[in-house]
Amino acid sequence: MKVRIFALAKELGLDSKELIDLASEAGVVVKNSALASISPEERDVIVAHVNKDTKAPGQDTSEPPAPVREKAPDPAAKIRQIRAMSARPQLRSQNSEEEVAEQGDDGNTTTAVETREAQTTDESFTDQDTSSDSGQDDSAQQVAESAETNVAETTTGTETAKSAETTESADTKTGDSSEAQSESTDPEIDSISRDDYVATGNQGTLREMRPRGNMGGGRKGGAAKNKPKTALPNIAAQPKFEIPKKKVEAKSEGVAQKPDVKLTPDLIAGQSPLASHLQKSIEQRGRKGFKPEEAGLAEKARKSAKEEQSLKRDRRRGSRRPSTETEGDRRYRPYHRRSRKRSQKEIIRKTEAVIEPPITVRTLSEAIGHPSKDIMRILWNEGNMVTINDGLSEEAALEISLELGVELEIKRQETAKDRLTLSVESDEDPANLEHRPPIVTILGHVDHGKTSLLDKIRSANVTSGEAGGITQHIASYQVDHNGQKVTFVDTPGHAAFGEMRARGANITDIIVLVVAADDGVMPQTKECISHAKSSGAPIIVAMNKCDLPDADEQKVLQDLAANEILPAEWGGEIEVIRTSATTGEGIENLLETILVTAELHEYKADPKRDAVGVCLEAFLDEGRGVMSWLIVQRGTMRVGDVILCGETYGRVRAMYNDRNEEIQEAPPSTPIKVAGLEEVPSAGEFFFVMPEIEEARQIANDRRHADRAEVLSSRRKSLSLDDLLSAARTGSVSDLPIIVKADAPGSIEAIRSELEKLDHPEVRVQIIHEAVGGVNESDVYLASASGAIIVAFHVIAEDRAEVLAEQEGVDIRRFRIIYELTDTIKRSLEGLLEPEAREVATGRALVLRAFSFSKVGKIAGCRILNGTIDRNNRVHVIRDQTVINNYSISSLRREKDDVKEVREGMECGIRLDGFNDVKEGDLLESYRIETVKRTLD
Ligand SMILES: Nc1nc2c(ncn2[C@@H]2O[C@H](COP(=O)(O)OP(=O)(O)OP(=O)(O)O)[C@@H](O)[C@H]2O)c(=O)[nH]1
Repeated sequence: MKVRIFALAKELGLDSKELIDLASEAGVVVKNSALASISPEERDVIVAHVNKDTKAPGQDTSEPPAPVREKAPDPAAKIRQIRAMSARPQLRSQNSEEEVAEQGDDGNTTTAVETREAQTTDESFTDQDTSSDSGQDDSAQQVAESAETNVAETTTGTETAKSAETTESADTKTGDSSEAQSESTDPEIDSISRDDYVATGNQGTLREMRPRGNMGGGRKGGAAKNKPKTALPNIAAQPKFEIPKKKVEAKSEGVAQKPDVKLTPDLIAGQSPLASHLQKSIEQRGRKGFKPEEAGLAEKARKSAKEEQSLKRDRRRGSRRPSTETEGDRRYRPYHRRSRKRSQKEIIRKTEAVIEPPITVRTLSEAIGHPSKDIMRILWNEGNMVTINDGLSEEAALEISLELGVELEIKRQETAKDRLTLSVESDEDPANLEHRPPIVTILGHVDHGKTSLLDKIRSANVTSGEAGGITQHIASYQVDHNGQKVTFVDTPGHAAFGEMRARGANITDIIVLVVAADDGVMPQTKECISHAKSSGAPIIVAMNKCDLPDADEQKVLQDLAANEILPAEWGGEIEVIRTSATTGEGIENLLETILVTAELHEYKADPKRDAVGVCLEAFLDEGRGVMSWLIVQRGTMRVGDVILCGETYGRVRAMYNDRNEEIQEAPPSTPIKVAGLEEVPSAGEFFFVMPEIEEARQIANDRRHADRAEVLSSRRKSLSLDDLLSAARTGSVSDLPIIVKADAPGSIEAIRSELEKLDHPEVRVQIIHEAVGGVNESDVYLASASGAIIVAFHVIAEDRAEVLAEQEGVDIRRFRIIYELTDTIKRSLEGLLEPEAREVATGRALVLRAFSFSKVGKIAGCRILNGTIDRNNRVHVIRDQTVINNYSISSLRREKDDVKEVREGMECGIRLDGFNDVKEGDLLESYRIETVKRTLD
């Protein structure tokens, strides 16, 4: 059986790249990929080479090779490390024999060694701290680190034994080192030189300290590697918005103005006119229940009331100085000016304000303390007519505030996504993490064979049941391959389902990009590559339809490379597996590659926490109510759990797996169908299990209200003057109002995006209502009132709705394939376009003579130069190559007979209706008007 490089590297405790290098040294040609596979013979050659490499020079090569699973210790390296350890004071040499003895039986003396060495190291530090300079401190630290590394490596009994041996030999070799250590306490020895720490082994060089093989247990690297990957939803970062800074213009100080507000004596005294009321109120409240924090206020109010009374008394007495004035105050002359200044301060407007969305003219006015008419005036000057309740965008609110000199801060409420992220990140106990099946999303261009491949993998037949042979829904299945589960997500390849593809890419661990070998990289393949890259998930390419005679593998590889997907066989990192969904070729290899990739990335989740996941699709089922297709990403979902999903919530009433079998619980990575949500959730919404149904209801309602307010504020878009003017100039634009009813939110999403593409300046689609579910009476009433047609995608109309539609003359169109729907709507829109009138030239006649008759006016005697002139044609009169005007023919005669038409070369008499000035030499060009139907293209 073939062996993967990744697996062999793991077995030998090496890095895959390192192993590939060693393989090429051993003369085995291997692809530059951890997923590359080799034959058992090649494996033996590589293993022999690796073992040879790890043996110390001089060691007997005839010895049987060490068992492959064990890390082959490098004796030279051991000696070096022990040598380094021995650089510590003599305590090391005293203990070494005891250590060897201790290491004997239990085979795991690491702790003992570690403890002793740690002690030794500490002592070494202490000694050197007291007796050596700072250079020696560094050396001691090196020794300590080296000792730690060495101890970390001696983990098994075998290794410990070896370590003991090595320690012995190290002791013999470092006999002088021990002496040196014992001498290190001797004041005659100045310092320990760096050379003392350099291994004296055969190689005589320092080992490069880089991670080798599986260093998962290491201190720093290991921790980082073992850190669980948070499979957070890939949410685009919010665009940064900086509050524009208002340019502060240097204003020249104007001439001081006399305030036109009459200042009351209270204000002049710097007191609130309500001070006495305030005092009374506080006293009253104090009687009811005194609050200590109000004591200060009451005291203040009492004081100001006293001051007020004394001021009044002073004024009555005619005193210019109040009795409360102290000696110090008296020296402070401009008493009145000071009070006025203080009172002016009190009427200064806000310079900073905070507001929460949604923002309307009214809420902004209240927040920034400016009348709403000021805000409306600013908007009016920019050509926007708004009312006080109209919504404002955040940018507009910031600009207006800036213009009014207020720095506005928009305080957003914690969004659902924030809450979700928090929930996803919390409760994840690393101790509970367990391996979970990988979630694999199949992406690719339409008809490249995604569903067929999945059918083959599942041994099912979904393709034949698909309307029009195309996938129109995202779907998820779980398969078992050699006892290992894999969850697949199938996505549609049609251009209309871009959002579904993006959704599939965002929830995935691994992406399988299907490219048909006869077609190569197509537009949706490119789009899928972008989704795959932005999701950051590993990509495996399935080059499908390899059984076809016109399959061109090299072209596919070139196309992929041109789109930055460099195949492993071309030195890149992406595995390209040749498959055929028809013959089954490569399916086994594809599954194996998926499993190895999953093993490499170690996908884990905590099954003990509350479930979190994503809604792939949702439907309204006649019998079971709302059915939601969910995929559990973390935790375990159970029947009876309360879930919140976007703007809806509910208790899980029943749960089914991908084979429609009822199940009670769903561990991580399980695709499930859930009954119990109150309303159809939007596709792509995240769900999470909540402790209380009340809480879930509250959050769902909050979200619904927030969304509604947002929609209202965006819909209440102010009408600009330009809009009004252009509407007046061009006349009204013809709208085609439609109501969309569909089976799933994803279908509505796709229909909307397709209809938005039918863009024309004169006609447009106006979706007046859209919802999941069958057509009901209320839809028909709405359609009747608004003149809309109803589009029913994958749904039918209720009986009563059908009867009503007939009575009301409402058109209900049913569709099963999205491109049929868009074609029909496109034709309807084209029907709204005014047909185009075109002139088609029919013939030309030269005026040879002009005859005047008193009763009938002028008649042109002509010869037909080319074509035919018909009695019903109109005629352009051309004189000196200038078109004078066009007229209808009032009579066409040959000789004395009225004729219907005159052909080329004939002579005739033509009288024009309304033109009596025809002259010899004029050209008469006849034409007919044809109306041409216009198209949207
Ligand atoms: N010869 C050959 N035909 C294939 C192979 N795979 C798929 N087909 C055919 O290609 C057509 C499209 O296959 P689907 O599986 O529906 O393609 P898809 O990519 O799932 O299409 P959408 O989901 O609509 O994007 C079907 O007629 C299949 O029978 C293959 O490996 N070889």
